[in-house]
Amino acid sequence: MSAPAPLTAPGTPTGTPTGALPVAPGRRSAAVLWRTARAHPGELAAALTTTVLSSAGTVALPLLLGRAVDVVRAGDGLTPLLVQLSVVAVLTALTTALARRDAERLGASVAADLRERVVDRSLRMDPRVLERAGSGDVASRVTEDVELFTSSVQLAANVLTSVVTVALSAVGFLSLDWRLALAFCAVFPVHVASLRWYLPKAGPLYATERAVAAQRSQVFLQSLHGASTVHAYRMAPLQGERVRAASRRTVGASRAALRVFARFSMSMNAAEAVGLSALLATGFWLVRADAVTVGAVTAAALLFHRLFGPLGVLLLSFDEVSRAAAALNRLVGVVDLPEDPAPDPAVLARAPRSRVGVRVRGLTHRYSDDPTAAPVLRGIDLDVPAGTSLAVVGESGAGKTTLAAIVGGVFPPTGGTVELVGEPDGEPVALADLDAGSVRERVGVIAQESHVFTGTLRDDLTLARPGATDEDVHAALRVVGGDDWVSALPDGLGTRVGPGELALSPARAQQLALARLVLRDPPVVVLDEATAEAGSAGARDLELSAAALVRGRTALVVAHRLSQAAACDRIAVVAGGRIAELGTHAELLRSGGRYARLWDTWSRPAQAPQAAADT
Ligand SMILES: Nc1ncnc2c1ncn2[C@@H]1O[C@H](COP(=O)(O)OP(=O)(O)OP(=O)(O)O)[C@@H](O)[C@H]1O
Repeated sequence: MSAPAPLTAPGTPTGTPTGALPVAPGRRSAAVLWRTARAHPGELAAALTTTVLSSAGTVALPLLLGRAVDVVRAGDGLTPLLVQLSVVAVLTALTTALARRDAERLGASVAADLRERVVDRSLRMDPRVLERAGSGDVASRVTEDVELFTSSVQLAANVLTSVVTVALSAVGFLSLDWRLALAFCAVFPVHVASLRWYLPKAGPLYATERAVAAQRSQVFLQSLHGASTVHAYRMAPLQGERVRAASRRTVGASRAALRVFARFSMSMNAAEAVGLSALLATGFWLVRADAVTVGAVTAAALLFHRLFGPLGVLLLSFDEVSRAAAALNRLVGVVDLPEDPAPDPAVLARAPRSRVGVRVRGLTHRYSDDPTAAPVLRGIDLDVPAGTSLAVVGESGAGKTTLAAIVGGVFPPTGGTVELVGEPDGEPVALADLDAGSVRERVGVIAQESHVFTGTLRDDLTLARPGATDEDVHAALRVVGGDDWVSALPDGLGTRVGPGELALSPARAQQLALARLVLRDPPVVVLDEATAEAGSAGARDLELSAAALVRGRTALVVAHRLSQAAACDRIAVVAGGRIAELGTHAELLRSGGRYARLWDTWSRPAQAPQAAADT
């Protein structure tokens, strides 16, 4: 088998690909696990109590059997001992069943809590962190890692019982004879040696296994999302090879982990042979020296035998525990992502809610962390007074989408400020000083791709304003001209949409996005290419829908169709990351610059569609 390809750039920690989400250290994960368990005090107390009782029973039975041997050898009556044995056996069986149930119940609650926190934190993740990590990394944590951790609940129950049983067995050996206890301890050097060999290898191997699995998910997701591009450019063989290479790396990582585990399992048998031999030899010697009874040695041998199971569970489950720990570390890494600091209440109180203008000063942005890289935006200053609209036009790659995303508060710029200005005499408040929720209340954004969530049209639309009535929803749809086709559907707002349900054209999906913004009713809207997706027939309708949304609001509109730009109060032409021209449609035509040339090309009837695509 060929060695797995290296996963990381030189110098990056093992199993943490560059840009991947953080992985929490084991100690931090253990603390989070314990705190989560303590949040369920009733279940935690029940699991611990039944586990201790069942382990006590497991240890008591061999001790009673040993005593039975001595009673028989002495020729005394067995009846009281048999009664005791029966009672302990029944209670042990009962508490063992209860212990398993209680531990699983606690484990399920802990896993559910953790899953909710991971999903919640993932949904509130900074888009830049998500972009750097890749949606595959997030997806594999929220699905595979949560699954792996949840399926370890049964294992956790067994491990808990085994730990307590081993501890109580040590007490049992000591109650028989300290030398028998010492002989039993002969197993430990062998176990410790094999664990010291195994553990340092297992942790990184399983972390690597989880990380390559995440990379494989990433490649799969990219292939699925870009399926049409893959098809159009006949990239299927290349993409197929990428998927195969990712799968080969995953198989390689799993095999490496399995080989190490197989050698570790063999060492366990050796430890048991050593332990039992030491115990029996010591027992013979002690009986011959009249130091202990035959019954005591029998009890010790039975106790040791009963320990095979719990010790085996503990040692063999190091394998699964290592996997579950690797998954847990990745989950806690997501949970621990730093939260946005809460905004200053005084700033929040000042943030305007109506008649809001937008002021942009010295806006600079570069996508690369390298400060010497060329910026995409270079010192943009703009004012959009309350209730007016500004169209942004320019060639492809000029920086329009970047400007719109920053003004919409999707991500912060590397330099400069975007402020909301309450008119007529409110103080400006920077978007950077507000939390995401407060920004969204004031600034609504529509990006080029409008997502339709699985569910009914009603669910999809009321996401923007939970509690909105059907009448509110129909009214919002009427504003953007979408009520006719929705009302014509047999189930109206109850129609199910999304993958596998009623398929919506991109134009209709964008109309829904526009209606959602009408429902939310923010004073500022940023529309990035809201009409670009539709074909020329649908584009005109969407243009009208967008114009209806913009009316009365402060708007920044990235316009690919110049008719949409002409309908705005002012137009900014972006070129090379700067504002090249700014004015009304009439002013810019009169000045005969870039905009006038674009308009000239665009408005020639025969070339209109091509020109639209080129702006
Ligand atoms: N996430 C990103 N990471 C790195 N570079 C980016 C990213 N997004 C955009 N760019 C680059 O920034 C520049 C400006 O892109 P932007 O999308 O803002 O331009 P645009 O004017 O909206 O173009 P278009 O009309 O084609 O959408 C381009 O060179 C683009 O390649």
